[in-house]
Amino acid sequence: MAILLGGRVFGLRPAHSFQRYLSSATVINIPKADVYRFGDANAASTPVFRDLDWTVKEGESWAVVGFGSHEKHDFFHMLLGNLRISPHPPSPGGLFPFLFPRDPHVHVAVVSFGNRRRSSGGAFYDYTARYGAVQEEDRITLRQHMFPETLNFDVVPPELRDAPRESQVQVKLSAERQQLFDDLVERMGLKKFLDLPLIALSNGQTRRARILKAIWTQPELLLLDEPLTGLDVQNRPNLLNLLHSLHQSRSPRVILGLRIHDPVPDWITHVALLRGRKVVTGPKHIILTEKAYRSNHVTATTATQIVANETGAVVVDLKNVRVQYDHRVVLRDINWKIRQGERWHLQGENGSGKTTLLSIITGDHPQSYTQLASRSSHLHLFGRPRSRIPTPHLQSLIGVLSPEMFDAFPRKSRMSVWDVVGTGFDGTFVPRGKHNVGTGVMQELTEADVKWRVTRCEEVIAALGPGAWADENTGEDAAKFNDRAFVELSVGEQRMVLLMRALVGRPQLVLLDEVWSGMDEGMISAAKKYLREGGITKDQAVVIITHWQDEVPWGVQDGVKKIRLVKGQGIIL
Ligand SMILES: Nc1ncnc2c1ncn2[C@@H]1O[C@H](COP(=O)(O)OP(=O)(O)OP(=O)(O)O)[C@@H](O)[C@H]1O
Repeated sequence: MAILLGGRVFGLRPAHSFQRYLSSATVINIPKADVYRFGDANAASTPVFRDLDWTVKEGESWAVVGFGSHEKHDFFHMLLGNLRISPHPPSPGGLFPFLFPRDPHVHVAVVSFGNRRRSSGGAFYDYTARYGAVQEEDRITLRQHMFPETLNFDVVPPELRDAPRESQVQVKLSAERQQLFDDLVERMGLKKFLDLPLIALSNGQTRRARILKAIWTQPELLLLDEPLTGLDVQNRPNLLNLLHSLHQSRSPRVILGLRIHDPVPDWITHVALLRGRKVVTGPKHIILTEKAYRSNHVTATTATQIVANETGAVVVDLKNVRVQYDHRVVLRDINWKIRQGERWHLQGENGSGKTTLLSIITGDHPQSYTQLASRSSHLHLFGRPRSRIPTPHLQSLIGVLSPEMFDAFPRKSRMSVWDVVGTGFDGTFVPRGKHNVGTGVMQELTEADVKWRVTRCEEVIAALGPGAWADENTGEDAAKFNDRAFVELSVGEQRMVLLMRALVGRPQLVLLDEVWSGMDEGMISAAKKYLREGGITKDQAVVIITHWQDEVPWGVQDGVKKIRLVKGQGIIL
């Protein structure tokens, strides 16, 4: 079927005589095989996937649904040729018969959001840079960075004109490619961000841009792992519709990676369900009735704690808070009080200003410091004007886990899990003090303080460590986990450790932004349980940022409050 995208026929339309061949053609072919990591001897080692038997026919629409992100990650890496399939799918054609004799390395692309391992190396990098005035070196725009070929040579900006000739973009796009680009940009809702500095883009905007980039390179097969992660409710159907139409026109074919609790789009016809080493494949209506799927798809919402507390002390008090960059107003007149014991769900479309608002509260945003204290507006944190609280003190009062924090946290080779968790007491990024549990920010620690901190570290690691989520075979005790090198953990494990870091000091305020992405189902349910059952006390306040209602550990019955950012304003729901 041909799909009209922005008035143009998009994709290949097989000729009638060719149709029957294509409809029976095979996209992926793995007849009964075990999958190993390279270097592992077949007989002696445990396979990553056992007895995998999977065929994808042209015209079918597949989702790969994983209980854990690492299984999906391995599965997609197997398709990229990074794991050994034994026996290897038969020649000619091999793993991707439809591509034969073309090179899969050129024609199969993957974009993964569930498992991004963006290591920042040993040093901490300043993720707050984007909140300030954009520096000269950060001025590079989304278009210049990702789509330089769409810069018409006649209008190359002055700063690029002095670049060496060979690095200048001289190719003029064909009218057809230009039209395709414009259509895709429009449908991905990225038009107004193309010429903004890359650094100014929100998480959701950047993720959409990465998907656009992958489609734009015109692979034959696109593996998209967790494309809905971090996307707001409005953008999800748009993206899914676009992917559906691209898939139908085979430009490119799309295989979606989903988490177990993600809704499976209507147009998906087949599912590969990954659980540990086992992969069950088949038509959606059969696989989704599998007991293993059903039992994990339902999330428990029984009330465990009444948290509404109208009389608690006010921890955060924003009155007519405003943030703008030149003429671009991101937040206007935000009025929001957060009290002790409250649980808030902060919502808003991609780019509505949620991360910006949090950075005002954490003091990372320079405009946090300059909010005027007047009768009509102020920013009070923990009962004092923000400008009167030294930033290091503020950071010790707030526990934070966010995508920015995850990306920026230093991956020093010698930092153990214990060291990372211990930095949470003082809100620092390097281990300090006796037993690596910090030195205290405003006053020196007593022996009793140090003892409490050591006990808290042990408690949190025991409650949120592998004993709580790993299966019996791979689980390890807390003592061993303490000593593991942070940098060598999986993405999900690193996130779990950074969650421990955010909670360890029992800070008065906990800010959790997209905390579950990259975590396995077991980790998510262990962490939610811990948060609901004592991990957070009545004296602490929590703000959760997520686009998914079921990612909030507390329900309405627990007294969760909601605030939504719309057009720069905070609407309390
Ligand atoms: N330095 C800057 N200059 C101009 N605009 C900026 C700058 N930094 C951020 N913005 C804009 O501020 C808006 C809010 O960004 P923010 O990251 O707070 O959104 P968000 O609600 O957290 O989005 P998401 O759900 O995608 O994470 C975005 O539209 C972004 O383009």
